[in-house]
Amino acid sequence: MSVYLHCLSHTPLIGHVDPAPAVLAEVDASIAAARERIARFDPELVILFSPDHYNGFFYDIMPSFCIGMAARAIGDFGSAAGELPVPRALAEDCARSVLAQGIDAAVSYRMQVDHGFAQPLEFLMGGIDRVPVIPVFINSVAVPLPGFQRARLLGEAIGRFARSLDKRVLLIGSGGLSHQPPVPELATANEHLADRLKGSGRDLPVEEREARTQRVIAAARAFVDDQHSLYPLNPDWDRQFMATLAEGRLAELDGLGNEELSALAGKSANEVKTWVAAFAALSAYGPYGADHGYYRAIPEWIAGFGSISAAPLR
Ligand SMILES: O=C(O)CCC(=O)/C=C/C=C(\O)C(=O)O
Ligand SMILES: [Fe+2]
Repeated sequence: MSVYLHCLSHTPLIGHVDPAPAVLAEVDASIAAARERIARFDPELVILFSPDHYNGFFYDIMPSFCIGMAARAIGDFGSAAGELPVPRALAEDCARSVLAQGIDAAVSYRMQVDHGFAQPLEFLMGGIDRVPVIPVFINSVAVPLPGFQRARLLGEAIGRFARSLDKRVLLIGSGGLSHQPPVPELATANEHLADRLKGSGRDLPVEEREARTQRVIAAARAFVDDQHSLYPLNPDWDRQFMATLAEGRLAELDGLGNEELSALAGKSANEVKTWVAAFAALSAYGPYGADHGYYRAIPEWIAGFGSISAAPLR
């Protein structure tokens, strides 16, 4: 039984709108070092917490949490496409265990996932198909959202399940930190978009997919020129949040409401629930120490971009 954790921001803009070469080199070095540490750990199972951005989960039925029994990545923004190697029997055991522990996660036998799931697998593992992975969706975009406390309890339940396995488990949290890219919202959507958000967006026509991609790229370019064109990044909050997790003070976030978080750090900062769930899962193994923290605000990616590893204290 052993466990390792890595949490990493994601961005669909990598390769589309990039920061200066020196910044890119810094991020690349941090990710390469994390990949090496993970390779040394040699995980037998990945449990990956990620949000979705109206590519696999829609308002026809929007769960707060969903555990995948099988999953396929769509390859948006040039991210990897294809089946994820989900170990079905183990994923079923995980879902049974989580429900028995009082957390009502949904299950999907045909989960569709986007760059939120694919990117960390590509960056940290070298591909989406390298190691068996149980994908765990946390709704971080489509209001109403689950809060910090529920994300923590979900993570703890999954951690207790993981600890019961005789396996080297890698926990990954994908997303965050402060940011608010132009993700559509039902409250302000016109009829066509509302229909997409309610489920017809599951298989977008190619030209609509391309228009969506270009809209995000244009927003990033505008944000580089004028950092008030979108909700501002909040490096102070991001650093404070990373310290809270690193110091094992997860429950302190329970009292932070979703709208309060959005006001502090932008609506998509709610993606940090994936980090909380991953750290909570790690905490089920006992006290931990965090290391190799990296942070930089990167307007080109509309992201407070962070990366951190953690492992149990010996
Ligand atoms: O419908 C759209 O245009 C969705 C845009 C989108 O997918 C943006 C995603 C951004 C992130 O994943 C992020 O910055 O975390
Ligand atoms: Fe995201």
